[in-house]
Amino acid sequence: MISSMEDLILAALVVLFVSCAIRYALHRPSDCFPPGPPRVPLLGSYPFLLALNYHHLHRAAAKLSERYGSKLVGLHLGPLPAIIVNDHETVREVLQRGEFDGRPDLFLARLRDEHYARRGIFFTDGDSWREQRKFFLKTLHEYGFGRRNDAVEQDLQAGLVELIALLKDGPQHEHERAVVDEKTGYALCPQVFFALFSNVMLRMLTATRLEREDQAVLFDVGKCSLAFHRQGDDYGLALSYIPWIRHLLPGFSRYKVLRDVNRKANGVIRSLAEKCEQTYNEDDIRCFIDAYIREIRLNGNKQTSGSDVFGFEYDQLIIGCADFLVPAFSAIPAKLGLILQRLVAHPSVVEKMYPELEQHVGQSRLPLLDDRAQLPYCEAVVREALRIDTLVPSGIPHVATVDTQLAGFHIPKGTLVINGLDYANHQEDVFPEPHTFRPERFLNAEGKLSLELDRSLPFGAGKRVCAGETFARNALFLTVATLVHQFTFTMEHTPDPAHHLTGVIRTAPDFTIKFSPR
Ligand code: HEM
Repeated sequence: MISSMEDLILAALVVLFVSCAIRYALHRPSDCFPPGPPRVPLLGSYPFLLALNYHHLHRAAAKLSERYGSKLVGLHLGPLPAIIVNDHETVREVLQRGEFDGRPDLFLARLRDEHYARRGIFFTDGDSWREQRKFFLKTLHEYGFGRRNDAVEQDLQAGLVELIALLKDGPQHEHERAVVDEKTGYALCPQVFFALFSNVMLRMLTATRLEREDQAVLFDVGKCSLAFHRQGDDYGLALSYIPWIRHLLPGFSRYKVLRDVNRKANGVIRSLAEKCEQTYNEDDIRCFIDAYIREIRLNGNKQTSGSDVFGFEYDQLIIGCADFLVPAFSAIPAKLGLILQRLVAHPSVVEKMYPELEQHVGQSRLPLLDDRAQLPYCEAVVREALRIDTLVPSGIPHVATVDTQLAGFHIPKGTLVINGLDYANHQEDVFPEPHTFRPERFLNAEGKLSLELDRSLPFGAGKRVCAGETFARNALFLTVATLVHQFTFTMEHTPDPAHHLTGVIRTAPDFTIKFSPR
């Protein structure tokens, strides 16, 4: 009798446990939440994404869209509700609507800061984000960032002249020997471009440009920056959602390497800021950092409202500068690597670019940004490369700041919103034959570049659009045009986009390429 009672209680407990587990797994954050996979404790739906495509979570998300027959997939990343938007029009809508301008509080972002605080622009929101973004962009603009500016263009040109000399005449310094093989002339990509764009950014931030012999530090920080970009994943790693995993598994969770590379890069930025401070003169504001120091001295005690309350202060300056230096160190070089691989795989494209350059630029000088209007095919090549190998496949996560509706679904406040930029840039009804590299798709019947035809979203859009879009587009155009004007390219193996790596950004695995002078 007793034993059958015990069996009954046990059976009831098992039923209760199983029904709780099922309810937990199938929980939806709202009555009308987009369909998607179940969740498990702690990790949310991460294991299902990893099982579908361990290395490329945006491709796993595309499979989920197919499986659930829905352009919006609803799931959990760790404990947080999230939606992934896999539709061009809806991504555009999200990017334009202010209620999706929030950023989630990710540990991946916090570990960039010495005190694990949310600082800078990339990963903050609310008043602090608005205030810092406005100050950075307005002030950097005065030093030539984000617009046509002779000094910035001359810096870029000077860097390109140095790069051409390095590739034609060979390395002269130890740090150059690490990226260009003296005997074979093969260059390591994307590392060979580490100094090119960061040096331009450095002048705007610190009023200093480093000469070739002093550029070792740029190659060192470039390595850290690339490691940060490669170590993440589309959605910020499980480490972002269950940060305590770092205490159990510091290596596997990637905490250690991410913390180390950020500390190293921030240390260099801090020493640059200290140098500016030592020679600071309020009657001679030489650069962005001087202007920020002035702001700290004038308004440093005013704090912004929000969860992390800082206003203008030194640590904010460091992370803010990192927000602009890290992409210059490694996002543009990584993109350049992807473009060069496309050019090697499509020699017929280079055969069309060169005559255009020969006709409009000639042999006596290098291409300039002023030539851009006369070089529509070259411009279309860069645009098509930005579309086809979308650098940030899932954008940077947004967050809904209020309860709202999207595409007929109810999205509760606090839901992460992941924009499937790679998905949108390969949507067949917007870009026919989306996986074919075809720059002509952006040219009209007269062979002119048509911006209306370019509906791609490599930089996002709206209020959170990439703060470096104009700088990156100018830098990529000038560099690609100059390299095609000066060199032909060969690689030992035909590059294959299937080998790309997905981290915070897409990169090609390190590769070597030979630049042969024309
Ligand atoms: C080919 C190069 C680049 C691409 C494709 C790219 C793409 C992106 C994307 C997709 C975002 C997220 C937009 C969103 O949240 O919806 C972003 C944000 C951002 N980018 Fe870029 N980026 C590039 C280069 C740069 C450069 C060179 C800089 C600075 C020098 C830069 C600075 C930023 C900043 C500060 C943000 C955060 C904006 C905010 O949250 O308000 N990016 N970028």
